Amino acid sequence: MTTTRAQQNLRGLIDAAALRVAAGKAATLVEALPWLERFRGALVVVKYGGNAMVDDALKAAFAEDVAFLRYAGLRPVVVHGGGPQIKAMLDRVGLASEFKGGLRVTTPEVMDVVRMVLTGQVGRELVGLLNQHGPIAVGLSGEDAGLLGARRRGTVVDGVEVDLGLVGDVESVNPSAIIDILDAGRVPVVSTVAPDLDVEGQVLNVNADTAAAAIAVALGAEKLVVLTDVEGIYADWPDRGSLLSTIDVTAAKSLLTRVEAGMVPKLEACIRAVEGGVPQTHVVDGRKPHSILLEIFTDEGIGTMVLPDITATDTTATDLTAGEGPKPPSSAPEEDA
Ligand SMILES: Nc1ncnc2c1ncn2[C@@H]1O[C@H](COP(=O)(O)OP(=O)(O)O)[C@@H](O)[C@H]1O
Ligand SMILES: CC(=O)N[C@@H](CCC(=O)OP(=O)(O)O)C(=O)O
Repeated sequence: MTTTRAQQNLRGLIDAAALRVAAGKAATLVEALPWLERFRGALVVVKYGGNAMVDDALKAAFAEDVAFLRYAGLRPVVVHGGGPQIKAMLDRVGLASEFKGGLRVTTPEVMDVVRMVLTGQVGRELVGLLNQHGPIAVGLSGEDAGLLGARRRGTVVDGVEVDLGLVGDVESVNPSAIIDILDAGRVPVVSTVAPDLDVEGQVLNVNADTAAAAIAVALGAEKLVVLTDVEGIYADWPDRGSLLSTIDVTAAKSLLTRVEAGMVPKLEACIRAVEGGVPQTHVVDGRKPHSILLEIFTDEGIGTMVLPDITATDTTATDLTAGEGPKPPSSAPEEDA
């Protein structure tokens, strides 16, 4: 069968388009190369939770990202929340969901549900999704091998101290169980229920953002990535033009007084992690598929990066203005030591 000139032209156009697509794919892979070199072997704590966790396609993309990190030679640790899932179960069993100062008021009955949902449902589901990419994930909770120890805390609402029931703050982290799992080449998936250091046999409900920060510090992580349901941290919420690209700890502390409920524990977590020696912390949009890969392996990064304060000798420019920008030099590729 002979081909007409029109058919030949069409064939040529299709071939050229296929070449352009292939070149684009290659460019994406090459762009990742310095970041693969920079983060080879790096321990990265990823906090996954909340509303970024309710969509099945997003959950599958999250699992792909974490598996990618593992197969690319990083050492990812997943710390998960599950606020919406806890609420759904409380509704099913007819218990009320009450929050004060961004934290769940936790009666003994609510604590039973929190423990069951986080370790028995959400953690299991994430482990299952990750294990679709090979036998890589192992779930554990703050109760396992003394991973977490917590003490009860209240909160202050309108200047008044409020009791939250069985809610705790992480006081101690024994990361040996996580390190064992990492050393076996696997991915730990941590549920943030923690034994009460003051009452034997009692467990406490710990906010997953703050637990992730404590774990990142104890592990000496190179990065903490907190996924959420907005693009990042806004200087002037809800003004969409005020998205921060980077912010230092001092500015983050002053912003704490101006952000509202859900963002408070995330900002606090970033501050706690940076002050504890984690060099980079990020709040990124978990509604964007593959946001973790975009943050770690692309030159632009995404979301908001919270960094240590600049010292007199630093050359790092910290952009406290709104808007997307390139990653600062502190996160640029470096030679292996
Ligand atoms: N300054 C701010 N920047 C970004 N988000 C903010 C800010 N202040 C308050 N928020 C709110 O915090 C929410 C994120 O917290 P939350 O809903 O608890 O997250 P998640 O469900 O991901 O754990 C955002 O959806 C937004 O409504
Ligand atoms: C004390 C407290 O509020 N604990 C949280 C723990 C789960 C969590 O932090 O989940 P997200 O990350 O999805 O918000 C809760 O009970 O909802």
